[in-house]
Amino acid sequence: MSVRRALIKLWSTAKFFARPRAQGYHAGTVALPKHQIVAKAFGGGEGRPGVSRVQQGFDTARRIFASSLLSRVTTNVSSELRNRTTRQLLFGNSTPFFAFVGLSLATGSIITKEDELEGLCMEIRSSIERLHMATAEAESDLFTPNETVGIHNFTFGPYIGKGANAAIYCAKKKENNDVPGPDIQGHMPRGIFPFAIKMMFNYGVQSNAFLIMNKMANETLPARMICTQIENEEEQPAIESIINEASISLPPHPNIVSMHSALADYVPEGLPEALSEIPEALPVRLNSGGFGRNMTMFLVMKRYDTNLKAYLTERAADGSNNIKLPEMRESVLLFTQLLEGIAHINRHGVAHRDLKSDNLLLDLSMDADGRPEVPRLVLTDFGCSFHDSGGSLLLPFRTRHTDRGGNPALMAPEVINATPGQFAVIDYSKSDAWAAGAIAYELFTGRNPFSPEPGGSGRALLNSRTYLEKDLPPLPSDVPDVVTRLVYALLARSPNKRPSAELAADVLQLHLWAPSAWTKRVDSPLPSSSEVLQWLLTMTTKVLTTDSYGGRRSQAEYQLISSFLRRIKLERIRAALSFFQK
Ligand SMILES: Nc1ncnc2c1ncn2[C@@H]1O[C@H](COP(=O)(O)OP(=O)(O)OP(=O)(O)O)[C@@H](O)[C@H]1O
Repeated sequence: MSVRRALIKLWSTAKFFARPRAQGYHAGTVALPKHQIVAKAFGGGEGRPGVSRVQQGFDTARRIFASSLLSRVTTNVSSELRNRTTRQLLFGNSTPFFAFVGLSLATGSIITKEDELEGLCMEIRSSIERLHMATAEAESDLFTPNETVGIHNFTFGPYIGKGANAAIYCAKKKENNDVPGPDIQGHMPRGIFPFAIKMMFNYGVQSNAFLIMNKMANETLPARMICTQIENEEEQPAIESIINEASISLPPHPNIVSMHSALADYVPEGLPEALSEIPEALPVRLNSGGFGRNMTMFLVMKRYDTNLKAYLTERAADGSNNIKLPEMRESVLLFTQLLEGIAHINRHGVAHRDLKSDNLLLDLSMDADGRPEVPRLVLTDFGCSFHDSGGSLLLPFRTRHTDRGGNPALMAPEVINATPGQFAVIDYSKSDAWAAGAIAYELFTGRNPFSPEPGGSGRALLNSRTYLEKDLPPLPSDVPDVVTRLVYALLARSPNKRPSAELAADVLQLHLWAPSAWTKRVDSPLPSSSEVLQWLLTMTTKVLTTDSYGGRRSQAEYQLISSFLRRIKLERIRAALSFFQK
């Protein structure tokens, strides 16, 4: 039997399982706990025939939100209006609901006690959470039941690019009538190749699926499903428990790369442009001069249109690269999405540690009139990330061999200046927030002051190890005052003086959507809790009653609002409001 046939045999008899996010997974049975929650909300996972699962998620979220809200409103709102409101929340047009919210608030009938206000915030959070889960559920149906999962399920399309650790290809799920072999070249629209597959370069880890998974576990953090191969059944419980320990759950989020699955498999033959672009990463079987191992990890992601670095760059006729800045509002929206993504990962005990504009992918889309909408921004490339099950994001730093993360030029001062010692730790709790402050410069001026100048002297304007806050370059005068102050605050040298990503995201969300009277920098009194709640209710209603976010704003804007509502807390909103008063 040839080696290749032997490998194929081994593969076809192999079993697969996924880590806890897809517990008990056997070839093709997608069963994620977080999706089971959604299934419950749909009524036992059966769903209603003819109604999409996302739509059902919307309906459920609306119904729950409506009933919890209505149960809290005193009876001085007519029952007829109440019934109409419930109908509208469930079936569409939200105008009567606004009338209802307005009327009930005007008559002071909405609860005002502090604990009940927090309770209502909790209900808003859980309604929006259901909505997110419904969307994530719809995105995850990649494999059909009883399908044997492997890289053979995909057709590779054009080569997208490479970094230091991986090559990225367009890809699509193989259809039964597809011609076998990755032989398609040229630039293909996303409709044909909706996925991007990241093939990691594996030079050092032997061709064993479990060892590869273990070594490259960080890359898989956002994956909704992890598939690995085991060769005999007795090994399964041990392997599962090791993967369970090593893995943490990073739930899907609109500002985190959508990663369908991660799988270890053999490097396939005939990858487009492999011999010219990544010859050294290929195994000897495919290139006699290659250094790669036969097997590696593949990450199956949604395919995005570009990254932020490329988006901010325009190719001039003479071949040079010019800076192309977006409109101010778009830059603020991109900055807010970046902070929402960071807030999400930090809240789940993950520090990215390698945030830079080429690790931020963008989804570009057009509105109904063919005008470009605000792009959706996602964080990607978790290869350098650090995750801490305790959630404190403190890394013991006993020796200088401890890996500090990504590019030293872009490390926060507390990371680059940390010194090892018996009880020393590196504090990553706000290092991604610092990186967001540096990236904000790129959004508003086209240049990150801590990045080495491209093509020029190779030196950066500022050194994160030694800079002084007063040396931070001024931002253009048209950047809103609160955004300028926030960028400076994020770049404070001391993490104790720096806002968390969550607080910074709250400040920007208030700047974008709150009544302007609250966010003027004057000594006016802060809004009362019930005023804040009135506003939150209106926003929640708008998100829940705007089917599939198809309203006046772009999808990215609705997603931003719902990310905010998904994690709101009254006390944090008060803290964010006080930032405007400083
Ligand atoms: N899902 C995707 N859709 C479209 N393009 C992508 C996708 N993922 C990555 N890319 C492109 O490929 C490039 C390299 O990807 P990535 O940064 O993940 O590789 P890497 O080898 O880990 O990079 P680094 O050198 O920063 O470690 C990205 O900058 C991006 O432009």
